[in-house]
Amino acid sequence: MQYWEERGKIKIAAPAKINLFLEILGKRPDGYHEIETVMQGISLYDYIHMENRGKDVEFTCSSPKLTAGEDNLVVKAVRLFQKESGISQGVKIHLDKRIPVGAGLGGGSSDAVATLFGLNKLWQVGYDDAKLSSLAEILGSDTPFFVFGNTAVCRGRGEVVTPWKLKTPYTYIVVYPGFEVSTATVYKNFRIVLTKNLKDVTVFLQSLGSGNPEKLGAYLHNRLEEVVFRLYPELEKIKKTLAKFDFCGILLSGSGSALYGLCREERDSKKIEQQIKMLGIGDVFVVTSDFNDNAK
Ligand SMILES: C[C@](O)(CO)[C@H](O)COP(=O)(O)OP(=O)(O)OC[C@H]1O[C@@H](n2ccc(N)nc2=O)[C@H](O)[C@@H]1O
Ligand SMILES: Nc1ncnc2c1ncn2[C@@H]1O[C@H](COP(=O)(O)OP(=O)(O)OP(=O)(O)O)[C@@H](O)[C@H]1O
Repeated sequence: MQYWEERGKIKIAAPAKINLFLEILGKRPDGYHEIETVMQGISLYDYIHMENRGKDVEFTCSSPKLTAGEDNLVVKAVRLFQKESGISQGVKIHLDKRIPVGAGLGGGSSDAVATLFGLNKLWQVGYDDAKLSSLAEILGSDTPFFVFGNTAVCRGRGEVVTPWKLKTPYTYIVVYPGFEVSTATVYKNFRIVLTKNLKDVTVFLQSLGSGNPEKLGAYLHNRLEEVVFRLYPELEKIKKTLAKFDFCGILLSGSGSALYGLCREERDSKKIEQQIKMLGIGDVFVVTSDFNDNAK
């Protein structure tokens, strides 16, 4: 994760993710679904500001959609880190929320990991990535991905992360339709019988590695799309609207509600962004998978 340290204060950029590929292999006895997914970190960030402060946890959040209480994933991460490290010191944290909530963009998970990461620096604990990942998975299924970021194949319930080297960056346009979708509801409504003709992640990775948006577009896949479109037909309508633009592929991210289009050319993205904005179908973000982009 990118971070900046100045006079005892730390600022961390917590990136969003999109799912480029998501297959469901089965339902497990513990109620979770066994998945195989390729997650891509993107250049859309929440910002977490933290500094040492007294004995209490002081937390504020810019978004009126979220509470700043114990149920916020940032506070949950602080409590977990305090318990594990045995450090009961206080901290002041502000979350500058930019990633849409309940959008399948992993914002809450990323905030949780950014908090673990920041406390590790602030309190000079020295946990390595493996340790941070083992803490992260207590807070969610998508969370360990954000310890490694960039591009990764994630298996199990999502917590078994294999980083993957992406050589050529792609540009995407993310559309948030203005309402949340609950991940739990989507998985609950997913019928395992729908899982036939399982897609092969190795074939997908070849298309991702080609550096050719045309090829990648043909292999984008999200097994949850069908059930989400059944529950929210308006999202399928938005996908059809987006199909009128010059994208190489369009897909729902995770359990939704956000959709993204894969751009053919980076240079056309701003023009398409403006055209989509004019339709008033939601918030629109041009993002890239290039992590050399400075998030500051
Ligand atoms: C849809 C994805 O975003 C794709 O990356 C993830 O699979 C969701 O991961 P997440 O948000 O971290 O999920 P969690 O917060 O752990 O779980 C939310 C809810 O989704 C269900 N869930 C989650 C992950 C999974 N592999 N199978 C599930 O059935 C859980 O039963 C839980 O009720
Ligand atoms: N810091 C946070 N940012 C976003 N959501 C949070 C946060 N803390 C708690 N939450 C709760 O987590 C839920 C999921 O939020 P998030 O934006 O992570 O959605 P998502 O990307 O669809 O992830 P998930 O797949 O985990 O549901 C929200 O409805 C919210 O109530």
